[in-house]
Amino acid sequence: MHAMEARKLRKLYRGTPAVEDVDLHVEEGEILGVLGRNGAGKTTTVEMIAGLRRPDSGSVRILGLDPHRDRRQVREVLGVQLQSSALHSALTVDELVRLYRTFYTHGADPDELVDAVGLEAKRGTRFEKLSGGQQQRLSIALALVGRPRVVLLDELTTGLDPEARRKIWGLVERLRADGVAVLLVSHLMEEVERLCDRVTIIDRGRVAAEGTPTELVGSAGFEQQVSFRTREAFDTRVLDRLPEVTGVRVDGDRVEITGGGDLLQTVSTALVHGGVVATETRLQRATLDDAFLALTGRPLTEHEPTEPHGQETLR
Ligand SMILES: Nc1ncnc2c1ncn2[C@@H]1O[C@H](COP(=O)(O)OP(=O)(O)OP(=O)(O)O)[C@@H](O)[C@H]1O
Repeated sequence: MHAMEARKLRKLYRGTPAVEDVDLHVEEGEILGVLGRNGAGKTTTVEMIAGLRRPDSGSVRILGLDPHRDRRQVREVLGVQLQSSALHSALTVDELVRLYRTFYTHGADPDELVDAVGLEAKRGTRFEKLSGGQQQRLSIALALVGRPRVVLLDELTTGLDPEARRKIWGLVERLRADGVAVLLVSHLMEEVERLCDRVTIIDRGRVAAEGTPTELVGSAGFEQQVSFRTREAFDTRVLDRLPEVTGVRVDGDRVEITGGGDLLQTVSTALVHGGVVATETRLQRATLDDAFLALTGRPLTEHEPTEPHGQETLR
C-alpha cells in the first residue's frame, strides 16, 4: 500500500478540465515533488487529495483511507499546508499552535514546533502582525502540529528568505527521516533538486513525466559528461565496455566520457578497479530545468495559457 495514492483524478471548472487523468503516489519516508507552471492544476490536485475539493472522477487514498468517507481518521494522519491560509488574525503564534494542537489526540510539542520553523521570537505576536514569510512559516507549523504521517505542502518556501528557506528544508528532510510521506508542490527547481526523491511534472492538467530527477533528465534525452585528468597512458577499454558509457574521448592527459544512468559513480568505480589515478574529475549534466523545457516544450517560469473559467468555491 502506498502512503498516499491518487488515481485518475479529474476536475472540470464549468466544463473546462483543470486536472485530467492525474496519477500520483508517495511512499513512507519519501518526498515527491510536483512541478508545473502557474495554472497547471497543482493546487486543484492537492485540494482534491486533501479532501477539500471533490474530484469529478478518480480516487484518493491516504494510508488506505478515503478523505471524504473517512474524514475523521484522515484528519489524524494528514497535514496540509496550502498557499493561502486565512487564520484567526487576532490570535498570537503561541495561541494558534496550541489551539491547533488540541484538534489532535497525538501531536507535536508546540514550543519545539515554533522553534523548528524559526518563530521563537514571534511567539507573542498576533497573526495579523506577522510578515508574509512568518505567516507562511506558521502555516507549516500548523500543518505539522498533529504529527502527520502524510504531509501535503503547497509552495512551501515561496516568499521566504534564503536562511528561512534552508531551515524549512532541514525540517522537511527530518520528516522524511522520520518516515513521513511528503508531497511538495514547488516552483523552485533548486528546492526540488535538493529535496525530492521523485518528481511528477504536471502540464496543462495532465502528468507529463514522472521519475527521479536523474531519470527525468535522462528521459529528456540528455547525455551526461564525466571528465578527468590522468598522468598515465589511458586504456579506454576500462570504460568502453560499461553499459552506461556511450563514448570515450582521450585528448592528451584529459579523458571525456559521455553516457547515462549514474555515470559518475559507474566511472569512478571502474577507474578504482582499473587502478587509474584520476584528478579534476567533473560531472556535467543537464538540469531539471533543461528536462522540464524538453519534456513540456516551454520553461517552468511561463504561465499556462489562461482559458475562461467559471468561478467555483471550495467544497
Ligand atoms: N475555483 C476555481 N474556479 C474556476 N477555475 C479555477 C478555480 N481554481 C483554479 N481554476 C483554474 O484551474 C486551472 C488550474 O489551477 P490551479 O490553481 O490548480 O493551478 P496551479 O498549478 O496550482 O497554479 P499556481 O502555481 O498558479 O498556483 C487554472 O486555469 C485556474 O485558472
